[in-house]
Amino acid sequence: LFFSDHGVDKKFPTITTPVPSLSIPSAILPKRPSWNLFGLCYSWANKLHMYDNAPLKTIVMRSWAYGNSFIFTRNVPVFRQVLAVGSPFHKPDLKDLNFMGLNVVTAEGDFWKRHRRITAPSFNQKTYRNVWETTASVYHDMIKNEGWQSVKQTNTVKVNLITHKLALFIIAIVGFGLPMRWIEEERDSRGRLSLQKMIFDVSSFILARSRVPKLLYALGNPLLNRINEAYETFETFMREQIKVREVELEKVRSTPSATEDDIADAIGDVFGRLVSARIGEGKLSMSDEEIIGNCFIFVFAGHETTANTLAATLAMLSVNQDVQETTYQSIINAIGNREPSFEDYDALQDVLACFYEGLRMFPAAYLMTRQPKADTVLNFPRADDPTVVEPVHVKKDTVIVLDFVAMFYDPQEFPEPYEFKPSRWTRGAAPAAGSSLNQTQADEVSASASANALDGFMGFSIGPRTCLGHKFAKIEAVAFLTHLLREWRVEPVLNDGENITEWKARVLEPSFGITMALGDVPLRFIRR
Ligand code: HEM
Repeated sequence: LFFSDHGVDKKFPTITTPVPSLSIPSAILPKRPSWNLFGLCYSWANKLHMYDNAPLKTIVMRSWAYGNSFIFTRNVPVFRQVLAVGSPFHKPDLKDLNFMGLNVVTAEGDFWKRHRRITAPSFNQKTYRNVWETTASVYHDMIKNEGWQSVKQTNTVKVNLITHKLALFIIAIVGFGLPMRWIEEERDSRGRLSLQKMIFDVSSFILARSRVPKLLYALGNPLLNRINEAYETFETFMREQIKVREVELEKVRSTPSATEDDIADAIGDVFGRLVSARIGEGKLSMSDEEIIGNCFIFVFAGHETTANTLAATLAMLSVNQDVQETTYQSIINAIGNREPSFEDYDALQDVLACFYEGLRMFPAAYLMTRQPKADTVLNFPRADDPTVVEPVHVKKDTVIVLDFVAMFYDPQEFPEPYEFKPSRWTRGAAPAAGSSLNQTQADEVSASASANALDGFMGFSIGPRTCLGHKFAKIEAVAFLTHLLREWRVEPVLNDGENITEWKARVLEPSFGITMALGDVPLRFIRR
């Protein structure tokens, strides 16, 4: 049925699973390798051999129970065609992320253009400086509150908890100007939910909030009450803040002596810029719902992704002491012993390369789906000879899955894919023979191109729908890792009798939901 209905080319080998690999049953059923059930990310467990018999680095995944088939590909030139400007492929319906208001992640077509046009200017040089300075300040706050100021080495630290807190704080402070404190009571003296708790719960229960029918909230279930309280507090808070900001901004704008700088200062954060755009553009801009929808989506898009990548990077540095030492030396060479500053970002490309390599090995966005609006043709270079290109017809609405995990572990693109090698991303690194990542892309990693370049790196996607927060994430990561690594050496905390290989197998096994996530990553920090 699939082949007759969808006309997918028989050049692709087929893998059959009991239920569609991208489906709710697949997410909730226990993993059963003997039944070919591997959860939402089939590629993670099978990345070594999944594409072995796929001459076009592409396969069809079908289910024997029900549902449509998907085309899974790790073919880099195909990623480029699908994600290019003017491509006929569009995002599938992402209603699950729309419930707080339409936003730049879920919008399509003209709606997306309007959202991107209004939100993109929020990610500017002023914001990036703010990201750096806020990250530095949160780092110092963390050291103080975790009691690390005078210790030679820390106890076991679940580093994922720290990176989650950090990433959420940076979004909350830089995005919305919320005052966050490292340690804060869950409720204030009047019983109101703290900002920290509110924003943590909003970020943690996105799927539950979007899926659980409103009626069920009346049943008094403690977890649902908690989710409801967090979301209602968030929405009320945001609506109040829109009004407060509007009044503030109107006041500055109507002051005759106000300069552009005064207005920019009054705008302050990402949220202020959205409100300011509304004042400037009126109806052409966003409604309250859309401003809230976008703020919410920044929390979603920028929190788990950055936090997990930072945890993965630190985990990989801890088990690759030689790389950690080289990175430390490169920090000292770049800035000596002084406090790092935003101006140092360009000189810290080795630190950025560690973050890229962490993201390559543990891609937070582990796959992306796209569908063509009309029948189309994709050109697939062959794996054995990329100069030979095979055109394949793809019918309207066929789901194509851009398989980031398999692409990042493709030995043709990344030789020794299981090795943590940040040097792949540093200036002048030659691409592997037969790789589709050409020299220009490898060179683009150079820090001098860092302001807006994507460094030939696909973990933030490419093309017009490239991640809006990629530089936000990179600056946060470089600032945090630089502060941390120059003061501390990081090592894994092993169980009794455990070796590094066993630790990696135990700790670095991610779970897959909307993003790829690591569980507890036990590390120890030793003062340098
Ligand atoms: C390591 C961190 C991050 C990773 C790996 C990442 C990855 C991605 C990817 C792959 C996409 C494309 C999704 C698609 O088109 O289906 C995307 C889009 C997006 N990301 Fe990120 N992201 C990260 C951090 C951030 C941060 C910090 C923010 C905001 C503060 C952010 C905001 C966005 C937005 C708004 C979009 C939608 C852009 C559009 O469709 O026009 N991301 N991200």
